[in-house]
Amino acid sequence: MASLAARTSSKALKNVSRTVGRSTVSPLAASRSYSLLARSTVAAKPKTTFENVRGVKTLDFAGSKEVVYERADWPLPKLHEYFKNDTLALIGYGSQGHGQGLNARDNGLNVIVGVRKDGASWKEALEDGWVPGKTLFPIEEAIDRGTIIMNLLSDAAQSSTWPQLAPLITKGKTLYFSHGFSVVYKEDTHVVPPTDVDVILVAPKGSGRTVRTLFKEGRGINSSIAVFQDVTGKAKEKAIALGIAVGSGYLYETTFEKEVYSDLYGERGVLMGGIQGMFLAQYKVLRANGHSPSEAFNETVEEATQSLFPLIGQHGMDYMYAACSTTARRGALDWAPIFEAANRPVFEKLYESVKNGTETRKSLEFNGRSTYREDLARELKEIDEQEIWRAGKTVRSLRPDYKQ
Ligand SMILES: NC(=O)C1=CN([C@@H]2O[C@H](COP(=O)(O)OP(=O)(O)OC[C@H]3O[C@@H](n4cnc5c(N)ncnc54)[C@H](OP(=O)(O)O)[C@@H]3O)[C@@H](O)[C@H]2O)C=CC1
Ligand SMILES: CC(=O)[C@](C)(O)C(=O)O
Ligand SMILES: [Mg+2]
Ligand SMILES: [Mg+2]
Repeated sequence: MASLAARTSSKALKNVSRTVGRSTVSPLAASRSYSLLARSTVAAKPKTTFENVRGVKTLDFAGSKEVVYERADWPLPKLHEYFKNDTLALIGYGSQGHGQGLNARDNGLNVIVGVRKDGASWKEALEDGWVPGKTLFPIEEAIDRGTIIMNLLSDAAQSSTWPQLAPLITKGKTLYFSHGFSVVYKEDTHVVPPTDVDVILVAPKGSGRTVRTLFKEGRGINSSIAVFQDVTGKAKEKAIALGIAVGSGYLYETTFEKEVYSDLYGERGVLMGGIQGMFLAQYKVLRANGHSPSEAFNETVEEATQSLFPLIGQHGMDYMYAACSTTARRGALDWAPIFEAANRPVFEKLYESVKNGTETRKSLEFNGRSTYREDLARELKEIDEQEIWRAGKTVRSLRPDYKQ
């Protein structure tokens, strides 16, 4: 942001102060609009403007107005006051339990962890400084002690443990999820929350590992929030406060259904399944045409992750294009619609498979097996052993800053 700001023309600066001056926005939001507007003079982007609607921040996302909530709205003293009578009971200590739990603990909230005694998660929780009998308990005891029950078991375990856990979620407690999965696909999961508790969702849009690392860097992952059931009239406010408490950057509103549809779709698509398929297809064609593994890997993965994709993340797709040669730009402009057309039917099929519950049932069946950890590990090992990723290890080891 600083370097962009430094490049800002005085015309852009005038625009910024005018736009920001129209509404009261946090310094963080202001600096964000500042960088966007700075760019707009270069790329003729639509302006991002901020408005306050009854104290709520509404932003223009490419022509659609959406309400957002930011960390700046919840300074730590306000968060402490809000949760002064609460115990956040994190049930499950996988990737999200780790990230959300440690962030909420660092934010000074009263957090306890509940996991199976002496399982893999129990050991991880011990390593992260949770203390048996004080902040680390078997699942049932943690639910008993908690006021906000954060169900971060695996989606399959949320379903299989529900008959035992449901009676413990008594009136006055709040039930929290990080996925719409269990509640939305209730025909398959059989998770039907008691009718006398608030049921809310905070879904970080990224790995629990980065929920933690971004927070430690003073940054934050974006999360969605939703309310499934509001018995106190405070459910939404609680979801917002919890979203900030677990380390989010900004929060956007969704529903349980929209969250789970988009999440299952995204991870099977571009975020994970799609990118592995695309990388592999490109790599294999290069290899079939006599290119070395080093060349095929560099031209497919290394250049993407180390050079071009971070530019998309920092400043958008047009910026990445503009940072490449005119030769590359011409060809990429021509081929993008061809890839879009080829991929669109696959994405349509994927969305349908998510919506009709096929993906959910597969996941429940597979991850509900007692051997789920070994079974997944075996398939991940098959990926690790693909030539592309073996070549990648050597390429990474040659980075000047490589550390083992
Ligand atoms: N991973 C991520 O980054 C994201 C996850 N989410 C959502 O957050 C929730 C948690 O996901 P994630 O953190 O990945 O966790 P995992 O899916 O990796 O689940 C791990 C936890 O589930 C426990 N568990 C598994 N089976 C059982 C069982 N039969 N009985 C009791 N405990 C069991 C494990 O305990 P043990 O070690 O004892 O087996 C462990 O604590 C899910 O709803 C997920 O969809 C949302 C956004 C991103
Ligand atoms: C990290 C995340 O948001 C995912 C990919 O949806 C998940 O781990 O379920
Ligand atoms: Mg996700
Ligand atoms: Mg997911």
